[in-house]
Amino acid sequence: MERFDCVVIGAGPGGRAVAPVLAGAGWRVAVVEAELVGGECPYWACIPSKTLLRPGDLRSEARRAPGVGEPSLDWDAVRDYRDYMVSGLDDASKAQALEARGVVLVRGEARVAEPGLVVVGERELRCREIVIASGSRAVVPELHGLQRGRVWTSREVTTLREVPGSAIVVGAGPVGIECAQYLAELGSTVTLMGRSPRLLRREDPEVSEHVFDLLRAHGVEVRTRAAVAAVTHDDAGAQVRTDDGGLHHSERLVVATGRAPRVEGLEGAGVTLDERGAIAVDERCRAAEGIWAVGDVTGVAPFTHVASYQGRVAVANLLGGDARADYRAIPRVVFGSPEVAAVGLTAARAEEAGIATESAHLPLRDADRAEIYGTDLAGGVGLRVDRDRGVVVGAWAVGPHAGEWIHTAALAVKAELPVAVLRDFVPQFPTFDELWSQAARAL
Ligand SMILES: Cc1cc2nc3c(=O)[nH]c(=O)nc-3n(C[C@H](O)[C@H](O)[C@H](O)COP(=O)(O)OP(=O)(O)OC[C@H]3O[C@@H](n4cnc5c(N)ncnc54)[C@H](O)[C@@H]3O)c2cc1C
Ligand SMILES: NC(=O)c1ccc[n+]([C@@H]2O[C@H](COP(=O)([O-])OP(=O)(O)OC[C@H]3O[C@@H](n4cnc5c(N)ncnc54)[C@H](O)[C@@H]3O)[C@@H](O)[C@H]2O)c1
Repeated sequence: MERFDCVVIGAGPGGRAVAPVLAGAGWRVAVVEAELVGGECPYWACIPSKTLLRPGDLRSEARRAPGVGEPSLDWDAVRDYRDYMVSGLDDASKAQALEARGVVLVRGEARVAEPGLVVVGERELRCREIVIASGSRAVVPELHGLQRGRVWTSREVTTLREVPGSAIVVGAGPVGIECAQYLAELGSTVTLMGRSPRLLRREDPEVSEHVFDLLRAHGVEVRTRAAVAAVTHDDAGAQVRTDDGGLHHSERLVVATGRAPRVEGLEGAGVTLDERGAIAVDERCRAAEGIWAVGDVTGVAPFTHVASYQGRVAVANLLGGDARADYRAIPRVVFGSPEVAAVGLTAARAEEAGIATESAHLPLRDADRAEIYGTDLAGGVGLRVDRDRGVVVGAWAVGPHAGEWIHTAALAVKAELPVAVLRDFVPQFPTFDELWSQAARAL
């Protein structure tokens, strides 16, 4: 029996935001990791996908810039750089960094036997507090004929060794959209299928339209309202039948139909699971007496920045503070080319919450910066204001580096900035950020 003040389950972005800080505060801390220290993000998610998107992004910018032309693309070099960025799927340096900060790393699958007791193989770890940061995994739908081993999920499509000649991507969320774009830019013939009437269905409809256009501009064939009914595998690839009777064939089938929290073996913690199987937490990230949960496993918002934030909130509370998570201004970026970013309330969310809002929408070309990038730059912004309080409550932006300049709007949402302040704000000319004050004036 080994004794700790805290055992953290999972060494992804959530667990890594907790364990070293508690150890630094003098706690005896263990982290249990079943796979790689670092979790999903550095090896099979954020980092490889953004690295694989970068060449296509550059190429489309170059194509548009007058006088520049089409750069070549060398897949072997792109792949080598991706391999470098994912550290060759080797977690030695991240493991060392954890241990150097005083954390005991336990390799293996953790099981919570009861609150205060975590079991890993033969080892029993007794502790006062448990932090569950076990993340999520890709969901593969049970479709007639679909064989799990023969389809790609986000793990295979981010670690691909060769670019398939053709690919069908099922699922029109962030994972499907990002990989459809980079596969197409790397030379694959790509069809993206989503069962909803629009792409990125949780965002405002204007955002979905921009995403549709951007994917088409990258040569992706987009099919909405296309629910996959059955799949057949053969030597040449996969044949997909949609419920409208359509038949589609491709060398690779990529499944990007969402993620499920990883909660197997954690039943002994006595936590409550919500309707999606995620661990229910309060605003302090507490799940039950002596049990905390952070990151994707909470189902709040599956992003690395949210996992780290919840980790910081949990740590502050574990160390005797009273921190409460505020999710109103979490940026949501899809790293297409151009980038698609949003924050705060959409029209639908505002209506659900009973908040009367009004919004202004501007095309990107209203910023002089846009024309410098080329005459046909697609994109735009939307700014949403609470009509009664006159403060900014939501925004979206589609354009080059929108994932950077969305933060102006995100800060406005976080600070409940009066729209009058944004109207009077003077941004640098010529920048995309000018669009926010223009939108405020349009309101
Ligand atoms: C393709 C893709 C691209 C993405 N891109 C972005 C992006 O650009 N930006 C962004 O913010 N987010 C992105 N995300 C989401 C991001 O990867 C996750 O939100 C983030 O990794 C969640 O961190 P986490 O610590 O909660 O979980 P994870 O990263 O999943 O880590 C959990 C860890 O816990 C371990 N574990 C689970 N169960 C046990 C157990 N019983 N015992 C021991 N160990 C266990 C796992 O092995 C894993 O290492 C992307 C996701 C995908 C799939
Ligand atoms: N840039 C980023 O920050 C980034 C990138 C990738 C992923 N992520 C995170 O990971 C999470 C998961 O992303 P995701 O794209 O896997 O999931 P998602 O839940 O966002 O989207 C899945 C899509 O698949 C569709 N779908 C589900 N079952 C289907 C079926 N049988 N046939 C056809 N379509 C089907 C859904 O309607 C939905 O549109 C995201 O919510 C996001 O927070 C973030």
